[in-house]
Order: sequence, then structure tokens, then C-alpha cells
Amino acid sequence: MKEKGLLIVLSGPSGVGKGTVRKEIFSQPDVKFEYSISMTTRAPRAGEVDGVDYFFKSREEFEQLIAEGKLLEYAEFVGNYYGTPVDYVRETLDAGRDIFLEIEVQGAQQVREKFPEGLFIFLAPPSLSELHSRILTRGTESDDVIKGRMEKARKEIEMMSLYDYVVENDEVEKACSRIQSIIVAEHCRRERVQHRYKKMLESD
Ligand SMILES: Nc1nc2c(ncn2[C@@H]2O[C@H](COP(=O)(O)OP(=O)(O)O)[C@@H](O)[C@H]2O)c(=O)[nH]1
Ligand SMILES: Nc1ncnc2c1ncn2[C@@H]1O[C@H](COP(=O)(O)OP(=O)(O)O)[C@@H](O)[C@H]1O
Repeated sequence: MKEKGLLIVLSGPSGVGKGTVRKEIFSQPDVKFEYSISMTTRAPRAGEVDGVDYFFKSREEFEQLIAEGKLLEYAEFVGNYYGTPVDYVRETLDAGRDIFLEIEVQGAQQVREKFPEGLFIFLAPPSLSELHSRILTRGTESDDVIKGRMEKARKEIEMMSLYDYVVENDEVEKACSRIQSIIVAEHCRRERVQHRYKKMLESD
């Protein structure tokens, strides 16, 4: 039987830099894992492409997908739904390839319940004031939305102890290289590597 791939979850408060770090990781030529494109009911931002950044759905379509059990997890975040299509995750893992999810904290908890064997990484801001200024600099949300996201962020930061690893996003390059090191280390730690050697020793 083919060994399953590794489910990698990157989570953390809004504005910490999850999207930035994820894009940087996936821009590297030797990236060995697949990206799980999420579904959302939020409107596309300038430059975002349907099927690349997100699958953009109406609320009705999204609720239909929930009812049909097509989402591994979903959450309502500042007035919009976000969710992970389950089929692609399962197909990728079953094919023995790793898959990378970049999702908010409530969704990450749901994934933890379904895939306790996953690798859960929390991206943390250097400070709350730095987080606030990153959300402001991005300039994509209204004042009300920013306030909502900061309130939520405080609660989310309290949940970091539930993760396998906490990575501080002080500098994008450093955060990316820490995440990649964690993934490599996780592969070395898991039985699948030991299993291969066991077979070699037995057949020798
Ligand atoms: N639960 C869940 N959260 C998601 C998913 N996709 C994206 N998110 C999170 O939803 C939040 C809002 O995303 P978005 O509107 O793109 O804003 P931004 O990530 O803050 O730029 C972020 O914390 C994302 O990581 C998903 O499939 N499920
Ligand atoms: N290490 C960093 N240092 C400074 N600014 C950053 C860093 N990482 C991300 N940012 C900036 O912070 C803002 C929020 O990043 P984004 O990736 O949209 O966050 P998230 O996906 O977690 O909501 C963006 O303007 C981004 O350019």
C-alpha cells in the first residue's frame, strides 16, 4: 500500500503574513508539496484569480457545498465563509503527496480533529502592534473590519500552544526557511523513513 502524504497546516491571525509566506514558499522551484486552494464567499481583491487564489462562490453555492459534505473544514471569518475542498486533500494524500493548507484558526482546529496526524504550524507576529500595522499597511479592509480582525487576533494568539510548532514571522525569508526546515524534520521523524530502512535491512 502506498504511504500517505503529510498534511501541513499553516495558521495564525489575520494579517500576520500567512499569505505572503505561503506565496514565497510556493514560488520556490523545488517545492515538494501541493497547495490546497480554498473556497470563499468574499469578493476577489484586485489581481486575484478564480481557481488560483481562491474558488470564489456565492453564499448559496457555499452552503450547498457544506450540505453535500464537500468541505474538510469551513469557518465564517469577518462576515464571509472560507473552506477547504475535501476531495483534493484526500486525493493528494492518498497519492502519497504532501498538501499544504493556509487557513485561519477555527478551521485549523477542525482539521486537527479529523487529521490528528497532521503537522500544525502557527505563524506568530513579532508583536501585537506590528500585527496591527501590517493589517493597516495592506490597506484592503475598512476600519470596522480591521478592528474585528484585531479582536479576533488576540483570541487566536492565545491558541498557539495547541500547535506543534510556532514560527515567528519577523522576516518573510526567515519564516519560510523555518517552515521548510520543520517540514523536512517532520519527514525524518515520521515512521515512513524508518520503515523504508527496515525493509532494506530485512531484504539484505
Ligand atoms: N478556515 C479557513 N480559513 C481560510 C481558508 N482559506 C483562507 N482562510 C483564512 O481566512 C482568513 C481571511 O482570508 P483573506 O480574506 O484572504 O484575508 P487575508 O488572508 O487576511 O489576506 C485568513 O486567515 C486565511 O488564512 C479556508 O479554506 N478555511
Ligand atoms: N515578515 C514581514 N514583515 C513585514 N511585513 C510583512 C511580513 N509578512 C507579511 N507582511 C505584510 O503584512 C501584511 C499582511 O500579510 P498577509 O500575507 O496578507 O497576511 P495574512 O494572510 O496572514 O492575513 C501585508 O501587507 C504583507 O506584505
